[in-house]
Amino acid sequence: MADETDLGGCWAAGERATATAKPLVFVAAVALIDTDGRVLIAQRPPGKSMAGLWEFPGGKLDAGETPEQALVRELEEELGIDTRESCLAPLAFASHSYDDFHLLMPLFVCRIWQGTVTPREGQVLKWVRPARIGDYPMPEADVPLVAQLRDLL
Ligand SMILES: Nc1nc2c([nH]c(=O)n2[C@H]2C[C@H](O)[C@@H](COP(=O)(O)OP(=O)(O)OP(=O)(O)O)O2)c(=O)[nH]1
Repeated sequence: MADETDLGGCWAAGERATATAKPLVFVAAVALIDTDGRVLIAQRPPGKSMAGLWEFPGGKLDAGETPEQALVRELEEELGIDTRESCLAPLAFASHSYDDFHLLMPLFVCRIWQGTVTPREGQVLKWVRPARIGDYPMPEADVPLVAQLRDLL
């Protein structure tokens, strides 16, 4: 058995997992990448939880939906673009406990869609270079995802 001091940062940072009463919330998110290699992020509007933070497009899964189906739907509703499940490549996922819920969120990458990205819900959108995403404050769950996205791009 390893000595506690040999186990590294992840051991020191945590406690043994125990079940909690927090609801598990399934959200699907996507990094849209344009032909210049820039990534689309959207600012959460005033009045919503985590208002002002920047996030990847996406949203909660409806009952019976797969993450891919939810994203095809959300991209049409939120951004007015059309894509296909086969154009969504899984990259990573977040499993993150917020105060009042636990978020399980796969992040996909999408480079192919039809139509022009349009903020259909009044949200502020930005195309950002991977090296600059860190300039935009994002929800806690997104921090490790951004690092993995930067490695990919
Ligand atoms: N779309 C998206 N949601 C994210 C990201 N990171 C993150 O923690 N979330 C959280 C914020 C929300 O609590 C939830 C997404 O919910 P939603 O987009 O369907 O609905 P909402 O904003 O009305 O959510 P809420 O106010 O009910 O919390 O996931 C992200 O990068 N993209």
